[in-house]
Amino acid sequence: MSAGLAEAPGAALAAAPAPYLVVDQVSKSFGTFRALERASLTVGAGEFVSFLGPSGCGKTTLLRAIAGLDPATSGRIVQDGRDITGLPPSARDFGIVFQSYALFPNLNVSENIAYGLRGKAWPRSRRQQRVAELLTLVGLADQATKYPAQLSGGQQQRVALARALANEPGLLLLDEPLSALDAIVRLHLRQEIRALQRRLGVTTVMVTHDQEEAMGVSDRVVVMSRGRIEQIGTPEAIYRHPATAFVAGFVGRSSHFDAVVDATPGMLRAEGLVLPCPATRGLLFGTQVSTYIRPEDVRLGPQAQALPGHFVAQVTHVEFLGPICRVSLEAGRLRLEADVHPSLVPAVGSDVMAALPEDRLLVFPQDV
Ligand SMILES: Nc1ncnc2c1ncn2[C@@H]1O[C@H](COP(=O)(O)OP(=O)(O)OP(=O)(O)O)[C@@H](O)[C@H]1O
Repeated sequence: MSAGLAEAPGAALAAAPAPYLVVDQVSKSFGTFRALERASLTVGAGEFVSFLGPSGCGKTTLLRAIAGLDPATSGRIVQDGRDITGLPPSARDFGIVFQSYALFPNLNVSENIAYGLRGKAWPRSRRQQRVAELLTLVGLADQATKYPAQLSGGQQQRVALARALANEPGLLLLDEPLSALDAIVRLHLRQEIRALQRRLGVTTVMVTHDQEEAMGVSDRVVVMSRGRIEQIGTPEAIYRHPATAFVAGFVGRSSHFDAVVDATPGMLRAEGLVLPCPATRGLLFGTQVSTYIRPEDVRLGPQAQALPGHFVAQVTHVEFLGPICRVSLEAGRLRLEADVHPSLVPAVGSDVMAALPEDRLLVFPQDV
């Protein structure tokens, strides 16, 4: 699917940055296995884009094709107007950070960062100055003479980041840079990386399987599944207007049920219920659809009663999640989750009125 086709409504940026990286119909095979199928996308200058998807969907393969570490089998990659498809990594203009820090254990922090300046015929004083700048940039000015084993995981990853940025690359590639870190360090460092990226204006591509991470820091997210790009869009567009059933189910929390387009236009039939759903207009009567609804969109109690198509559901379980409670419901064979304020939680076992607001139902015709 091309980037253009995959772009959700409302995803276009008001002032889209000039294209810096163009990935055009890139495929990658390992033997007979197709790891990447005609992936196309454009990353704007200074943009932060994340590749998000389940394990094995091809995120790292695409990142490595961009770096030239695992060259594409077919397709074209253009960076800053230069066709880099056939170039070895050393002739490309990127810095990369891996999940596993990949620091030299026998070099101290300064020496590890200075390694990123290899190939530059700089006098010693200029090199030292640049290393000092980079140390300050990543907040490690006071750790310069320590060795990797004497640093925390978060600090090691900052060293790796400084090393990747040493040569002022046009493109920063981040391959699961935070996944080896514990939750608090991860959150902190992701915000730091984003702030640093904004300050430097460096075009950045990050691979992650953590959707909160992708949604939290990215200008746009590329959702992938089984070697294909499913959707490219802003975090909000991906969440609110998923282009495919896969994206609706993978990104964010949702309840899913199968339904059929009713004979009455704009209505949906599911598990004995008839639900208003304008999104089905234009679909043939009898079309099988996969339907998704977010827990924060499900209405309960008086709010539900005010909506057309409300129905009775039984509360089967309640989970306390701090600011909200997640209520599990059953209406016949229909299973739903609804987020409610903790002060409004119905009792487990009780019957409540429920409704699915018609403009919040996400419907996707099923393949026949
Ligand atoms: N060198 C290789 N040889 C054979 N198969 C490979 C090779 N590298 C990756 N693959 C396969 O290609 C598919 C995509 O792998 P890739 O590492 O890109 O996935 P991913 O989305 O990054 O997953 P993860 O989040 O688990 O790292 C997987 O099925 C993987 O087994």
